[in-house]
Amino acid sequence: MTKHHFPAHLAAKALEAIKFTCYFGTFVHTPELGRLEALTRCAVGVDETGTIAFVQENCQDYKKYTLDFTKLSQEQVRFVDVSDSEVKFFVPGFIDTHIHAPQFPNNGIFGDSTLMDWLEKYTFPLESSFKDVSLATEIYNKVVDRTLSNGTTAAAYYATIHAEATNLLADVALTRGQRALIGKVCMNQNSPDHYIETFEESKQSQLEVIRHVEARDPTGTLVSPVLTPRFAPSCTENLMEWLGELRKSRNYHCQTHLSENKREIEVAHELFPDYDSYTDIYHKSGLLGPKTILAHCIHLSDHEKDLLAQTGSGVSHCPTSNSSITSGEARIRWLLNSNVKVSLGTDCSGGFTPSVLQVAKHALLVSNHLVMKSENDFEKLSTSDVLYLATVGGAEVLNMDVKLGKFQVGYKFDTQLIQLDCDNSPVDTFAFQNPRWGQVDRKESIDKFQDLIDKWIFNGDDRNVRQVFVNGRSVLQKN
Ligand SMILES: Nc1nc2[nH]cnc2c(=O)[nH]1
Ligand SMILES: [Zn+2]
Repeated sequence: MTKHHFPAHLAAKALEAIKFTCYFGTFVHTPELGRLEALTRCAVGVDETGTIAFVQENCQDYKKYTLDFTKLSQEQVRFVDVSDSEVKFFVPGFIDTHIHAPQFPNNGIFGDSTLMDWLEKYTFPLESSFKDVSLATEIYNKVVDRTLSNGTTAAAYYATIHAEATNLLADVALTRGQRALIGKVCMNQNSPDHYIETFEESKQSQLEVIRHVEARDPTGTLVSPVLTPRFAPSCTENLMEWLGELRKSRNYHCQTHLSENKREIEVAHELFPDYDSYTDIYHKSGLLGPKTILAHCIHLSDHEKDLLAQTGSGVSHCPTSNSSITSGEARIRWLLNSNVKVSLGTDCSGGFTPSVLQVAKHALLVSNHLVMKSENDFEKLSTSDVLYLATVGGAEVLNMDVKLGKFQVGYKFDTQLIQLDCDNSPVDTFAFQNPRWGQVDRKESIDKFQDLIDKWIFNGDDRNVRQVFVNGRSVLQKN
């Protein structure tokens, strides 16, 4: 039988026989804050569960190494060699810890508004339209498409108050193979008549979404629910306390907004005068913990920052959004220095881009603005710092840092393959800038490679993302 007459059912059988994949090439990650590591001529073995079984740097014969390691036959192993180019490398998938899926059509539309009027004018009317499930189907498919295409392998999504559309977002993420936290927004006060729920409705739809998501993915391999009180101004005390109890009862993830805008903070104080601070409202309601994600955290006091560290709560830094709707500059180094976990969020559509790479660049630039204002350069973030926030930081904030964010044995293969010289690349590469691994002094190669990574962070975009893997599975490939 000639090769191209190989029947489809036999081809499928051959694929079924694959039990292990070995990727060979350059792998780049940030095992610690500020430290970029390039693993070259590296073989990374991935088993059937999508877990990394070995990371072998400077591997002379990756095929032999894999076969010896696995004791499998040639037919049971797939080999993927990307070592043909010096400007092609694997990076851990990006983790977007704050994105509003229904707001996607409004990316770039915010006029001169700031948070509170932006919510009323642009956001609530759009979110309210998600009672229409066909609209939700169109937009949620687009969101998952776009985020995957930008290398986002895991996202903490806000949906809307509607259970049916929220369930659909879980289905779309699962079908497309993206790792996702799915948040039904809970809001029962200070919201427009067309977009509000009662305490009872909020509870019922929250429980319905949990049932749906857990039935679809009982082991929580890819999707799981995240409790999502929108923010204190739009939730009553009893709703937040009920969510707090629910969170503790099953150790659920939780997400909300905190200290984004000065007027928002005043409103929170006016509505909840008996609490010590905005952060204290969430703390006393039982919403803080190691699986809680707090977006923004710009105007915190020292005491509030310490409360985040003590409870193990994580921050989603959203510099694109904070610059767009004029919220302020979060002091990231100040948070990190107090052992608060920090990650990055696109916050579409407060932010205008679904690309975590763009947000990483904005995080760096905003940190430079803090330096210019304070004449104190400790706030400055490097490219390695922001790459850490986009990967390992995200894993920490999702409380998944024992399985996501790095190339390490026991970690999940959630990865993007980056190519700087692909067709139509926004990054111009020049041979003289290539690292020339093995041909020149290693220190010189590493310095040149760091420069390439910097070029990628500042000039790259989704065109450079050639393939995306989640849990070891290829979920997107561009030709
Ligand atoms: N950026 C942002 N902040 C909020 N605070 C309450 N709701 C929102 C929202 O949708 N986006
Ligand atoms: Zn937000």
